Amino acid sequence: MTQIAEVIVDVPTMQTNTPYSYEIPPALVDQIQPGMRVVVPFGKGSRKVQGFVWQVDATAQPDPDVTLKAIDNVMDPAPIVNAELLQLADWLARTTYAFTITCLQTMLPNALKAKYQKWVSPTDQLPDDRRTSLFGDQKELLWDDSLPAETVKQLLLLNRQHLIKIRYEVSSKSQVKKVMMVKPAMSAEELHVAKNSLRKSAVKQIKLVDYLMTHRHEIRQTELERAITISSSTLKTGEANGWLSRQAVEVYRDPFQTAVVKTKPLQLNPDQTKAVTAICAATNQEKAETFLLEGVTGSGKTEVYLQAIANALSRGKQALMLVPEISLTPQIVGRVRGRFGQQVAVLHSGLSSGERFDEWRRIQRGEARVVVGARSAVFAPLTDLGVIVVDEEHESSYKQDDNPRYHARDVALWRARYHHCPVVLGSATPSLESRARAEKNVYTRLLLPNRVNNQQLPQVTIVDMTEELRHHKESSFSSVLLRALKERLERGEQSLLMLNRRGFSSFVMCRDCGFVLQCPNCDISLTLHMDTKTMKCHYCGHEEPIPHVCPNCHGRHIRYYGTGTQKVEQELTELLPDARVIRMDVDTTRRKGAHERLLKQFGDHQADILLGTQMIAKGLDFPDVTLVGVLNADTALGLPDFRASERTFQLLTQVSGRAGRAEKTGEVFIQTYNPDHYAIQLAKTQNYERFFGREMQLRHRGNYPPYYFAVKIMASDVDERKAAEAMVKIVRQLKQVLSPQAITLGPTPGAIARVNKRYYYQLVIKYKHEPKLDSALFKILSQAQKQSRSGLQIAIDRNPMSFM
Ligand SMILES: Nc1ncnc2c1ncn2[C@@H]1O[C@H](COP(=O)(O)OP(=O)(O)OP(=O)(O)O)[C@@H](O)[C@H]1O
Ligand SMILES: [Zn+2]
Ligand SMILES: [Zn+2]
Repeated sequence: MTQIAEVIVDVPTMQTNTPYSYEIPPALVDQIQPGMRVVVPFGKGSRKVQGFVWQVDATAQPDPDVTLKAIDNVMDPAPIVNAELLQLADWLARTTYAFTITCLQTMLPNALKAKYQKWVSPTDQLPDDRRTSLFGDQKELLWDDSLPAETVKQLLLLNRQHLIKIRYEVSSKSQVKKVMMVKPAMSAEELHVAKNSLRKSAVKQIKLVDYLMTHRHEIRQTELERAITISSSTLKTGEANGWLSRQAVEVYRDPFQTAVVKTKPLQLNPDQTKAVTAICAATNQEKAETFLLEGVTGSGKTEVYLQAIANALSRGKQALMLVPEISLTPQIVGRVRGRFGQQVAVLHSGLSSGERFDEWRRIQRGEARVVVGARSAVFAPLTDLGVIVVDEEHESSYKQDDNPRYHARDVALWRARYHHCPVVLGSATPSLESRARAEKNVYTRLLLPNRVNNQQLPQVTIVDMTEELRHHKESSFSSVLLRALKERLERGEQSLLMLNRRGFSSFVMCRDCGFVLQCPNCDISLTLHMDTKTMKCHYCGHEEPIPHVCPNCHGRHIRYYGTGTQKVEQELTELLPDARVIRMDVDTTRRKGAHERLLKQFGDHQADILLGTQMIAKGLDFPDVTLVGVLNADTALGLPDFRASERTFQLLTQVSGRAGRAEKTGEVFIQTYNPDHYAIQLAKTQNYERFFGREMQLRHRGNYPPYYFAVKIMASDVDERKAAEAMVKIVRQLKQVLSPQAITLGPTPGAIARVNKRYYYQLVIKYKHEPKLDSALFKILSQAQKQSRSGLQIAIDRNPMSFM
């Protein structure tokens, strides 16, 4: 009887997307479990690759005609992917058109990703002079990126002539942080004897023995060295003499830089109580129910999450809370840690790879029972989930825009079904998809219609900037907004100013009349392409020159739209020289911890105005902010995408919600060139339900999601013609399997036609029910794989966030 392991190998191609069988060698029998990483020989020349054990068959009857290769080595003492996550990887691969190996690697912290080293050694046939010139007196040479091109060329040639050998070594980058601990190894009496035998001049050694006689507990080596100013060589002498023992002890890196204030559960208002009760009931009955928690800004959604989590913990279960790009919301993390303390682990991109790895291990070992994190935290290895929260569920950052192109919300729903626990999708402005599902009772809708303590929503004023420009010289600030800012300065209250940078410079607009160039065939605006100096439609391919005169008012103030935060800051210091301004954008927040620092400064009243990009729109809860100004509401509206209005409405509602959250009432000014646009008008009243109704009508008329499903196919190549041809071929192939009800848009050039010297072409298919589509797409992927050597790449995005 032989034991056989099915292994997913780290060779991302369609052909290797199913497990390969390997024999488990006698030494490893009964040791290998699914979810462990192994090193296996693969392909010609049996190079060594890493793989994940998918399944183990302990009583296999192998085919005597087939000789199986054997597993080389095991990389993990225990599985690093549990049974649930193996299943999840399989599901992800099938639904996102990704390789299973890519899905498995996506779930793990970077530190656990495989690293390969290539080692080269001479054969006996290699002439001596070549051996010396290449290898010197070394037996092996590491073949990595640092080798000069000339050497690589030589090595390739020698390899073809079989004059050198190549060995692959698989190693893992995982780095457990260890510190050296020191403790006395002799009794005080023994040390006393030892001291007497030392020479008087051995001052350092005497110091050390004295210390060890009086301090009998374990201490960090570095601390001890500092305390009595001795060096590590003295400690080594001490160890050699048997005075002390040293031991490397594993420690966790601490990703939290700031201390938190402990908080207690708040007394819930009736709406919150209703929501918490419903969620807790689902947790307690182990029911995979999905709740849509629709609550206006400042309605206390976070408190609902916290109490639902507390209930899960009290039942001995665990909780997962997703927040969009966590570095944007240090305040929320602080609130979760304030409630649950040490039990909380945080996973987000702002952590170093070592910190992430440590947080991940704390979760895997069951030491952290609450996980807060951004998108990829949805894969946290929690084993007994009682509730999953997706805060700001409409956020597009939950969708990964690289393989595997998964949506964290979908993964959360999958895991909830696996664990039989509820999911809470929370937002003041739910995605149309989620709200539509609540309409059909697929999700349970929970409402928080009022702000906490019935505080009023802020008063929103729409400022027509075309009107403003007629009376004043060009400025980023309307006179009403400037007046409001001055008032806040006089009263010692704070203001937020948001500059919308989405779609920066990607379209042109007339500064006189607000006209944005539209496609004659589609209900969508044209995109500026600087490489070809033309305006293009991404849906039908229409193209025309960049206008120099406005086609609408014949004015000459056509602009590439967009102003930078830096420029606005400068303007602000000229207009309001006394105002203290904090600027928050990609430039000022690049350094680690900069976000937290700037927000803390603002919270401590070290500034009057916080000026920033979209990153200030979400999650902030500052009681003294009574004014919010949006400098340019239109940039997102100009984008040629079916979600443009939805995004604009969401952003304006979110940012407006930052004003007047405590006792003082808030005021909001939205500057726009499209004052009559429904997304802006409805953001004024913060009427999500009316927006939902209106937008659903438009989506229905245009056959857009959520009425239709969509899939986007992208082809890219350094040769533009090849990318285009591949796309045409794909369209032909798909037309054979698609029903007449499916709608295809394209092929058209990608939104950015050339990225990294590659040309992009794309195709969008809108459909309702196409049973043959999936298998056709997998076939296309697998064909493309065979051509990938030529440079052609195909990517498939199911339910894309945009059609651009
Ligand atoms: N039941 C309550 N009693 C008193 N204060 C509360 C209660 N619930 C929440 N709060 C407070 O009200 C404020 C707003 O709540 P919270 O930030 O949770 O709202 P939110 O709905 O998550 O807001 P947003 O969507 O705007 O980020 C917070 O300062 C919170 O501490
Ligand atoms: Zn068009
Ligand atoms: Zn005009």
